[in-house]
Amino acid sequence: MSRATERLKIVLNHLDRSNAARASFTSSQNVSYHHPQALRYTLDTDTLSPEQRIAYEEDGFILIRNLVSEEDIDRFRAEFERICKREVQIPGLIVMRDVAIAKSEFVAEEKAVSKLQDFQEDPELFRYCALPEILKYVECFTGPNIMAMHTMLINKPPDAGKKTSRHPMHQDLHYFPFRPADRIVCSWTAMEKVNRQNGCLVVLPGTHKGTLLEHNYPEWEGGVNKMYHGVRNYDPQHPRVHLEMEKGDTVFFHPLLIHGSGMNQTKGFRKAISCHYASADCYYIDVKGTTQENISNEVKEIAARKYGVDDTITFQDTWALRGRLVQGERISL
Ligand SMILES: CCCCCCCCCC(=O)SCCNC(=O)CCNC(=O)[C@H](O)C(C)(C)COP(=O)(O)OP(=O)(O)OC[C@H]1O[C@@H](n2cnc3c(N)ncnc32)[C@H](O)[C@@H]1OP(=O)(O)O
Ligand SMILES: Nc1ncnc2c1ncn2[C@@H]1O[C@H](COP(=O)(O)OP(=O)(O)OP(=O)(O)O)[C@@H](O)[C@H]1O
Ligand SMILES: O=C(O)CCC(=O)C(=O)O
Ligand SMILES: [Fe+2]
Ligand SMILES: [Mg+2]
Repeated sequence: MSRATERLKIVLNHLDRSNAARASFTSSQNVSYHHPQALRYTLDTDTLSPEQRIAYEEDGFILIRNLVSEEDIDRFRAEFERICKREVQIPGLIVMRDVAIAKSEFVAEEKAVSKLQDFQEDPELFRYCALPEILKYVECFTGPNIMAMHTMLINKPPDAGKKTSRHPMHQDLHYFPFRPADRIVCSWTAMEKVNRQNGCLVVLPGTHKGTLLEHNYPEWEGGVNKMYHGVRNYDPQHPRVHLEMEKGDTVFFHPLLIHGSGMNQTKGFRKAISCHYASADCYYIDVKGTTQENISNEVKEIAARKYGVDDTITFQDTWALRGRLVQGERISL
């Protein structure tokens, strides 16, 4: 066991005892538990076991098996199909096609969809973001006031032969003009078996302890999807973990964790549904002069087209417009 793990165990052990002691003599008061620096990424709720807290502190992600029911996932899938067939129109929804497919001519409409973004106005899909079994975990990272900031259903297509189905290694925080990072978390649920063949998530454990790195388009011969920025430099020797998951398995991960996904080498579309949550008392930051300026400009450009407004809309506005409260009170986001 590493020294850092040892230290976390000691602190957790102490915290369990001191919280139990305080709870026993101040049970009628509103007790606010202390959060020692050693446990900077997780909060003290009853959901995570000490081992699970240590794992997230050290790795920056935690995989919970069999969290979302088959029935719910089948409903999300049915709604996805209705959207692809244009049986429903959802305000604000972005339907994205893979760059290799968007630029070719002979693909049926439903087959071309690689990703839905911003489904917050679709009551059926948005149910995912408010599932109690998901929020119970989210609260361990965000605290009790929770905003669903970004929603996606990813339908990774069979690779068209140009490797454009890959998602380059990145940190999700690159896209977010709000902080603190430690009070943001992504939940990502497999809608079917995901493995190395169909392009599962790949993570670099522990990279959430680093800083936000510079991102831009990778120099891939076959092309890169719009806004799929990658970390410019990361240590290629860093251990990687392929997250193979079954339908309903859910991974929660920190927005600084470096991750991506491989090529889909199967004939099926690999489906996952995800939401980025943030504590409602996170605050917006100005990204001018930072490494996030490049993505900010791209997002503003697309937003100006999408909402039919001029460039007075800020990067922060685009997030305030999409964010929805899912638990507690809406505060500053
Ligand atoms: C705000 C992002 C927040 C993410 C936060 C969490 C971390 C997530 C990490 C990511 O997922 S990053 C990727 C996020 N990607 C996006 O948000 C992109 C969303 N997609 C879109 O906005 C539209 O799909 C897009 C502007 C790319 C295309 O719009 P349309 O569907 O109206 O496309 P249209 O058919 O009119 O084609 C317009 C042009 O876009 C091109 N195009 C279409 N799909 C493309 C694609 N996938 N990649 C690159 N270019 C694409 C298309 O070929 C054409 O090029 P030309 O003008 O040269 O003819
Ligand atoms: N040549 C490359 N250059 C940069 N990034 C890459 C390259 N190949 C894969 N990646 C990225 O690495 C991550 C996945 O790694 P992985 O090695 O699993 O993918 P893969 O090479 O497509 O599949 P596999 O190695 O399982 O056959 C993805 O984020 C992918 O985009
Ligand atoms: O391939 C995937 O499903 C992961 C995509 C991803 O990391 C993202 O959209 O931020
Ligand atoms: Fe991501
Ligand atoms: Mg590889």
